[in-house]
Amino acid sequence: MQKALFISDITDQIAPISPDCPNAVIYDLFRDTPDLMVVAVADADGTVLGLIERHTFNLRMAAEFGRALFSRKPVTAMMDADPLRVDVNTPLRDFTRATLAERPSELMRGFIATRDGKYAGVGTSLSVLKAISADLQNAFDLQQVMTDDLLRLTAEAQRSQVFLNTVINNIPAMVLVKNADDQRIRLINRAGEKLFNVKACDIVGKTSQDLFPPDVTARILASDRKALDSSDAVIMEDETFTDDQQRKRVLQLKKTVLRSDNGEADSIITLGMDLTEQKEAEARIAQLAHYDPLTGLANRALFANDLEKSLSRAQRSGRSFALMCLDLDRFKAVNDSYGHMMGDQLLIQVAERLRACVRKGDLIARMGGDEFAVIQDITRVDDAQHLAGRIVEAMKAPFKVGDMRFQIGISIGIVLAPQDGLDPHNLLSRADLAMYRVKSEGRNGWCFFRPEMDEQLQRRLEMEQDLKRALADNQFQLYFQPLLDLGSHEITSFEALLRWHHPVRGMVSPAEFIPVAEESGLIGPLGEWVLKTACNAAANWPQPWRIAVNISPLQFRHKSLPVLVKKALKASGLPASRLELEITESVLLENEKQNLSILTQIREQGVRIAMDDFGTGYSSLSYLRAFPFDKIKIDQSFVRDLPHDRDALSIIRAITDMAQSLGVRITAEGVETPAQMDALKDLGCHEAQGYLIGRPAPGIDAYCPVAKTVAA
Ligand SMILES: Nc1nc2c(ncn2[C@@H]2O[C@@H]3COP(=O)(O)O[C@H]4[C@@H](O)[C@H](n5cnc6c(=O)[nH]c(N)nc65)O[C@@H]4COP(=O)(O)O[C@H]3[C@H]2O)c(=O)[nH]1
Repeated sequence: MQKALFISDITDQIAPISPDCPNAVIYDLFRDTPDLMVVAVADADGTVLGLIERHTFNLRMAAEFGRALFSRKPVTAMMDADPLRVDVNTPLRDFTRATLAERPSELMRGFIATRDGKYAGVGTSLSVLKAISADLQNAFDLQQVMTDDLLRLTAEAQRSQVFLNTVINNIPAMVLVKNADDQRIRLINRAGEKLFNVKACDIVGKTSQDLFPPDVTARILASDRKALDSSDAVIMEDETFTDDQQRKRVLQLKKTVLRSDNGEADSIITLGMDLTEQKEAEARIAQLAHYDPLTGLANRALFANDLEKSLSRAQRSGRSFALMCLDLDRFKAVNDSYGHMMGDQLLIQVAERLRACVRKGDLIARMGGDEFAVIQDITRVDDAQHLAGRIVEAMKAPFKVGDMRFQIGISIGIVLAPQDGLDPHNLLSRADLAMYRVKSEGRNGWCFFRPEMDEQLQRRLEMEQDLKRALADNQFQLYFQPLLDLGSHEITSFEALLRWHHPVRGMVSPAEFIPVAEESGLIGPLGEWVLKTACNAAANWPQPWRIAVNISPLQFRHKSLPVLVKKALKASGLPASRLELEITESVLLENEKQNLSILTQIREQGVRIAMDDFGTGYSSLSYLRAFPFDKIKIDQSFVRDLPHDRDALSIIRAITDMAQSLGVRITAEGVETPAQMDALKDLGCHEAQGYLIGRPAPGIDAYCPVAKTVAA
């Protein structure tokens, strides 16, 4: 700002001269001080008496006789006794204005400045003009500076505005500003335009009522009100807006009110983040965390969670629920033989059928592989029974995957809570126990958990421990059972049957301990021991009888079986042609390709391969075409009903007819009576094995006479 000028700013502080000072002195003073224009005359106390102006003084002194007349006279004779007086504190503007109005002629002359009526300096019109002109120049300069500043600030403001607009428009969130009073939209950025599929120019100046339906408007206004009533930002989620493709968007809105200094609301800024993709990703993560991606069923984690909830509900309300463990039968065979893609398709279809069986509110989970579980709310035990029955029934129809059709089954173990327990882990293992019971009893069915199953499990665990010691402690022994040729009535071979002399329990049946050995992995070393011992025994027999050794499907898991066979033959010196391996069809059910290759390698050594328990499986006949078996052993369950049962007769006849056409020898197991033996002979069986011919015994010597007797 320009500073205002006062008289004090333009006066010269020249000392006044006294009234009795002669004019000659003044003359000399003016001569020696060319810039001195005026000089005041004042008393010693500062009382102003008059003013001497250079111009007038010099004119008078220069006049004819002027110097002679005035030189010696005191200055009072030459002075202007009524000079213009002005207080030093008078603003210059007022002085000039007043002087111009009242005594314009004085302006061109000198004047005396006073302070409290006493002398304070002298001034001239020139000094006034100088000051005014300097003042004008200053004002002009100031105006120029201000104009420049203004231009600079305007440019800066414009740059800031452009920058701010760029920032606002590039914020990846919606920014919408509206007036606090009339709610009209003042600004919307590009993200907002995109979100609402509008153009800023079309909505600026409008209100929510102009743009949205009444229900949406009501919600917007309510949230605005909430923001206006709050001193903080208000955050909310909104799911009512849809984008240009009518897809629902989930928005997070943050409303902040801008207020003036006096606290009055000026505008409402709404910041909107589109959380749709984030929410979808969260939902996908939750889906992955809780659902099996292949079948869409609940996964193990969600199942565990649900089980906990069902248990606490059962505890609170006493309402029962059923927990079922489901395991597919023969799924592994499909997976191994036809690949995982086929297996996956099959699992998807199984899941669909399961879904169709349960009621709303029941939970089906895929626990992994081909294992599933169900949690079912029940009012009666029958409910669980019915559901299990429905599921078993639903799995019966063949599954069609591509051009293939698969027949599989399902085994279901059921526990009831809270009756069977309240510990989730315990309940699951009990349902598993019941499920294994179904498996062991021929699969494809359901079974409720019974407390004795726990005891059986306990016994099984104990047996596993005992088995581990048994091999090292030489508790195993091989028994041999003879096989008779029905044509020649000669003993042809012996089957090696494993016996376990348990130190406490006595003789334990292989039917009891072989499954335990299989489950615990002990079947590997045990089977190897059987193979070696059987070969060693047969190598020492007085006659070239063959020895038949049972091989568990589990022994096929290791590709080394052909090597073990070779080693056993080599170590014992038994010719390969005298060794026969008995396998069951489950060997070909699991990992068919690999197992067929193992069988082929063994057969190529000259070892004979027999299919045991023929007829008990599901697809025995098809396996006869898959591998050139040397022998088929008809399961004793068919022999038992001979000679009178028509079904047994026709089954055995069908087997022998087919075997004949394939050139395979047929052995019948479990022959106990002469009538059975005769019937088998008539049906075309080549060989017989059973108590009638000889019971399994620790050595062969004892059986030779028996065999001869029968033969005779
Ligand atoms: N009721 C009746 N039964 C008869 C008759 N003749 C023979 N048996 C019994 O029938 C079973 C025949 O053996 P398997 O079917 O291979 O069935 C065998 C076989 O699957 C398995 N096993 C036995 N030893 C071994 C072995 O060393 N390794 C493997 N992996 N399994 C074995 O244990 C099963 C049972 O063996 P065992 O208890 O010795 O039972 C033997 C035998 O004692 C008869 O006339 N009437």
